[in-house]
Order: sequence, then C-alpha cells, then structure tokens
Amino acid sequence: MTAQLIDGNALSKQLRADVATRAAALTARGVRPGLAVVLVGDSPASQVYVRNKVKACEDAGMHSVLEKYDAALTEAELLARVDALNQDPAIHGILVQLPLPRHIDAHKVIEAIAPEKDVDGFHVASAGALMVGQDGFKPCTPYGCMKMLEFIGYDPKGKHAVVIGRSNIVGKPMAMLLLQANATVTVCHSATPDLAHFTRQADIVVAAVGKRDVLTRDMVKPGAVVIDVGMNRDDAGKLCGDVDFDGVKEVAGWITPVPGGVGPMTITMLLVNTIESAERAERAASAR
Ligand SMILES: NC(=O)C1=CN([C@@H]2O[C@H](COP(=O)(O)OP(=O)(O)OC[C@H]3O[C@@H](n4cnc5c(N)ncnc54)[C@H](OP(=O)(O)O)[C@@H]3O)[C@@H](O)[C@H]2O)C=CC1
Ligand SMILES: Nc1nc(=O)c2c([nH]1)NC[C@@H]1CN(c3ccc(C(=O)N[C@@H](CCC(=O)O)C(=O)O)cc3)C=[N+]21
Repeated sequence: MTAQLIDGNALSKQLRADVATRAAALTARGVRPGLAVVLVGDSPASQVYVRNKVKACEDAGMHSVLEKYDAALTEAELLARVDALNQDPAIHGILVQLPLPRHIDAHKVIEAIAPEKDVDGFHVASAGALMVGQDGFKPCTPYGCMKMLEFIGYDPKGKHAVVIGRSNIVGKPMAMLLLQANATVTVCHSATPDLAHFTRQADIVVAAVGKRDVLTRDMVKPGAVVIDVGMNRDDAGKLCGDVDFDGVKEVAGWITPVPGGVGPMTITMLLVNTIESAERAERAASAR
C-alpha cells in the first residue's frame, strides 16, 4: 500500500485565498490587518522563516512589519519594543521569533505580548484558554495539523492519536486540540521507554521531536495518518522531517511531506490568526 499525500501547499493556497478576501474586505472598511515579526540575532534558518512569513502577509494583502535586532539587544529593550507594538493600532498580531538569545527570558517576552495580539498562541492566557476550551489563539503548527485532518475528511473522534513530543509550542497544544476533537490521546517524549509500543496502536501519529527517523515503517499501523512536524537536515544538508518518509509511506494511509506539509500550514494559520485578530479589533472598536 502507498499512502496518500496530504499537500500542505495546496491546502495553504485555499486557506490563504480566503484570508486575502477577508483582508481586502477589512481594508475596504478602513482596517488594514497588520502583523509585526520581531527577530533578534541573525540565525540563517530564522531569517528564512521570518522572510517567508512577511512575504506570505504581503501576498495576502496584509500589512507587515519586520523588526530585526542585533543579538546583543537587551531584554529590557525587547520588552520596550513589544510594549510599543502592543500600543500600535496598526498592528493586530505580534510574533517574536524563537529561539531568543540566551540572555533574554523568552517566557517574560511572550507574557509581555498583549493576549489579543498573541497570534502565535504562545501566551499563558492563550494556552489556558485552549486548556479550558475558551476562545483564544491556537498555536499555529498544531492548528495547521488539525486543518490538514479536516482537509482529508478525517474525524479524530474515537481514534487513538499518539503525539511524539511535549513542547509548549507543538506537542502539548497538539494533544489538547486532538482531545478537544474527541480522540483518545497519548503523549510520548524522551522518557517514553518503548515508543513503538504506542505508535503501533495509533490511528493518528504526530511526530514533533526534531530528530530524523524517529518514526520508521515498523512503528506504524497500516492505514494510519502520519503528520510530520519535524524540521531537520539529512547528511546531504537536505530538509527532512522526523519520519522516515520513504519507508512509512508504504504502510501509512496518509502522510505529510517535508517540505510542503506542516511548514507552510504553520505560516497559513499565522495569517488566519492575524486576520481573526484584526476582525475582532474592528468589532471591539465599533462596540465602543
Ligand atoms: N513545521 C513547522 O512549522 C514547525 C516545525 N518545528 C519543528 O518540530 C520539531 C519539534 O519542535 P519543538 O516542539 O519546538 O521541539 P522541542 O525540542 O521543544 O521538543 C521536542 C520534544 O521531543 C521529545 N523527544 C526528544 N527526543 C525524543 C525521542 N527520542 N523520542 C521521543 N520523544 C523525544 C522531547 O522530550 P522531552 O520533553 O522529554 O525533552 C520534547 O518533548 C523540530 O524539528 C522543530 O524544528 C517546530 C515548530 C514549527
Ligand atoms: N515565534 C515563533 N513562531 C513560530 O511559528 C516559529 C518560531 N517562533 N520559531 C521557529 C519555528 C519553525 N517554524 C516554521 C515555520 C514554517 C516552516 C516552513 O515553511 N517550512 C517549509 C520549508 C522552508 C525551507 O525551505 O527551509 C516547508 O516545510 O515546506 C518551517 C518552520 C515556525 N516557528
């Protein structure tokens, strides 16, 4: 059996067209949706991602501001910038690219972002809202993974989902969203003794570790949906995920590629959250 591909580029194209329509409508009503992306330091990988985000914004007809700072920027200076963006009515979403240099406390910076502009969904208020089922921004990567399941018409209800990884930005919120969608969820991590024992039972596997070949074909139940969040480089320097794609595609029912899978969906959901934020800001202004 050969798995069907879940095309993150194709789904992104659909969803971004809707974002562009909403952006045009908002702009026509005098509210140009705006995203600020803040990058500290000059890691080449971050530069690429950040440029992609800004370009995606512009393509959707949204306003975007890229603020780049030297790695020596102090925490106080960064907090002051975040505060200025919180006050700026032209900005509806603020993204501070992670990781930050070691001398800056990332938690402190994320908590400084106004929750109504937290389009990354990383603020404790957003995480709390997700946990208790209230309105708030969902983290873009897991949100994008849920959209991919929806796209293929796969309802997680009653299914066993295994999430590999428990970070605050991917694994934990992914587990929460799957739980909300009525899956039975298992979360595995570096202290899980026999990963394959769990993944072999899974109808849905989400790999979010950051290591190549974490999931191989012997670990996958035939027909399972396999979502690969990982972003790694192989020995030749080529981009690859956490999943041994060539092996796993022979047993899985569905699989996401890297590149062209979850990565573009993350950027798409960032645009979706930003447009949603701008629409909320417009409603709040008209209610005043
Ligand atoms: N496509 C996209 O849009 C995005 C991709 N990424 C990529 O996704 C990957 C994960 O990112 P992120 O969540 O931030 O990473 P983290 O490093 O924060 O988390 C990795 C998780 O994997 C777990 N882990 C490590 N080794 C193993 C193992 N051998 N078996 C099982 N679990 C293991 C860790 O366990 P423990 O908690 O015990 O340490 C941890 O929970 C990275 O490759 C990253 O680049 C991230 C964000 C967006
Ligand atoms: N505050 C913050 N928010 C983030 O959302 C965030 C972050 N920090 N730090 C880094 C991670 C990583 N991340 C990716 C987004 C898109 C692709 C992406 O578009 N990938 C393309 C390939 C890109 C390439 O060719 O290198 C693809 O998979 O097809 C990858 C990774 C967002 N992150």
